[in-house]
Amino acid sequence: MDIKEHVVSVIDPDEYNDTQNIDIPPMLIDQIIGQEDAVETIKKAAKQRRNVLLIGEPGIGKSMIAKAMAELLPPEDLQDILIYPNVENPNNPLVGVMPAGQGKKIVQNSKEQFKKQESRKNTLTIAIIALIMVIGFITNQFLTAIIAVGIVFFALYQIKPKNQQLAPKLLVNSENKKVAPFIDATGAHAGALLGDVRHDPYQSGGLGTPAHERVESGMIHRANKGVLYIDEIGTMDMKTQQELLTAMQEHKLQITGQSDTSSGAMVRTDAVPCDFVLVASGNLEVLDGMHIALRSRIRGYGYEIFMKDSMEDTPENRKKLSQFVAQEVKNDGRIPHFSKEAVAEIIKEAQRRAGKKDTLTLKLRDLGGLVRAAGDIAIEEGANEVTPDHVFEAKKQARSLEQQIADRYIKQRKEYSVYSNEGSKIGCINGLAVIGNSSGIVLPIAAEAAPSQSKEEGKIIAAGKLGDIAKEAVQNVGAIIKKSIGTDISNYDIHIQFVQSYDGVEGDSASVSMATAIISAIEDIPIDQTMALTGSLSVRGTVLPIGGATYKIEAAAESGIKKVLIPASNVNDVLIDKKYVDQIEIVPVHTLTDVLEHALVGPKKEAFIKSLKEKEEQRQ
Ligand SMILES: Nc1ncnc2c1ncn2[C@@H]1O[C@H](COP(=O)(O)OP(=O)(O)OP(=O)(O)O)[C@@H](O)[C@H]1O
Repeated sequence: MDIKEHVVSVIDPDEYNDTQNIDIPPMLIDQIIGQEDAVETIKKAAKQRRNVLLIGEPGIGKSMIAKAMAELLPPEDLQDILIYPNVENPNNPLVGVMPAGQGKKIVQNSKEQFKKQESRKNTLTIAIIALIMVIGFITNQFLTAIIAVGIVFFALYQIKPKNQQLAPKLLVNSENKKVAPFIDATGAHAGALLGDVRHDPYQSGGLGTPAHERVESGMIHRANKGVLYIDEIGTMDMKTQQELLTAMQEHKLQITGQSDTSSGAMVRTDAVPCDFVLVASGNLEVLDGMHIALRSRIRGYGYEIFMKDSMEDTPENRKKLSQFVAQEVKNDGRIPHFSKEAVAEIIKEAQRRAGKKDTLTLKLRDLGGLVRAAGDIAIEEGANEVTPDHVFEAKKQARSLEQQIADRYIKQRKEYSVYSNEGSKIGCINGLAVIGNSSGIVLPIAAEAAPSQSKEEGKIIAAGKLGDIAKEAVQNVGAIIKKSIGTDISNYDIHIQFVQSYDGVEGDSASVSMATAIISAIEDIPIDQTMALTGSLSVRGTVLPIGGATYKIEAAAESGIKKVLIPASNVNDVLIDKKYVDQIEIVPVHTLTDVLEHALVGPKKEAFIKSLKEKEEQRQ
């Protein structure tokens, strides 16, 4: 197998169309890429009006699925909701529900009716005033007449505004809505979610706003007959979750003022309909903060869906990704279309970002970011089509925070020569690590072995910021060294350091590097510094796969390293940028012996490896 060919993705652009010629399905549900199981469940849930809990990584289409579900709900069920004044108990406004479109008419009619009453009253007022004036004129009692007119005018004026405000308030207007509502209530506080009654500073003397006019609908009411979407539901306070649960169970909830100190708290309406389907979402941790009964309600009367973050790399799925590019171009509306070659580049990037062999990433919001960045560069250049060069440039310019940190880190380390990429050194090795999800760094490891000071047993002293897993790896390495080279490291005090480590080093992907550094220190055999390596070590000395192989290799190449050792089982996961292919040699390794054979140099090496192999054979 020629590894050079293998580690670069080749995708034939002729299998794709430019985005101008890719059809985009009209329904949102058909625009969701790669989440077939979730889509099937959502269709079922929409038909039966079931609640749904979507769990998965950010940016894989959770809110998109919720929106798509709203499109599947029947819009003919939509209702208008009116709030009426309650003459007998003004603090308990009444509720009216009617088919969509009728609410507005009712409000208009009653306003007109009140207007007519008012104009009748005005005519009556003028007639009474005229009559009083005439009587005053006839009886020569002008002053009394003027006073009488004043009293009558004031009395009638007092009644007038009240009449006008007795018209019902249109709380939820569904007129002309073609799709069921989708309400995103992520991060909403109690008032916005459950409805509120405004405070009224003028509560007496007929100057105040009537209670029913001050009632404000909540998102749960506006989501009536549609979808209420809440991301990170676990961050919502328990009391609000409890109320939400009540609303879900009853399909209606009274509206009251949410602030205890406001006059709105005195008002409580009759129950207002809120027959919504709840789509809650988040990552797995969100379950910790979720009200137990709310979760149980969803489980009992709905579906829980664990969404995928990658899909199989098949021709069909690649086609779907090309459709995704077309969708993003259309949704953005400001960037030009992608050529088929540029579409192929985006698919390659989806392979790289998946980090596993034969898979494509489904973290499509981030991938959409690359589409937009490439589009913006094309616009800047005045190009009327996005080409692969724009995509390459976008990858360089639109780098994530972690990538920018890694870039700076690599630069600084080069400047200060924290690691070396030439010659050989005893006990020093270039390990590799990832920061964030998609950035590699060279992680120099140094080991020093000195005869044990204590009589009973030597110690492994780990300096630098070693994470728990890495510490455990250091312990395991001792067992392997004893077995493979026969040296009992308990005769030594071994100091090991992750030189200027960026942050806590987690994961045991440095255990092969640590073992090599320690062996080099004990045996006094130098390590090739033009080489870097990554891999996790089993207790039997086998090199096990690690994550982020692609990014680690690229970081090594960026750092001027010439050769990189990776676990053989990771070979298919590697998809490096073409520019690195001739810069670095990639060597797959199976065992610690393989590693040592490549890593160690100098006159003592031959004899050491020979004895290692002999020991291995004896064991078999
Ligand atoms: N499976 C998908 N199919 C098509 N487009 C997708 C998909 N996943 C994400 N996208 C694109 O990414 C955008 C953001 O996705 P969305 O907001 O639905 O993610 P999310 O999972 O809800 O993320 P978060 O949990 O951070 O809110 C979508 O508007 C869409 O353009």
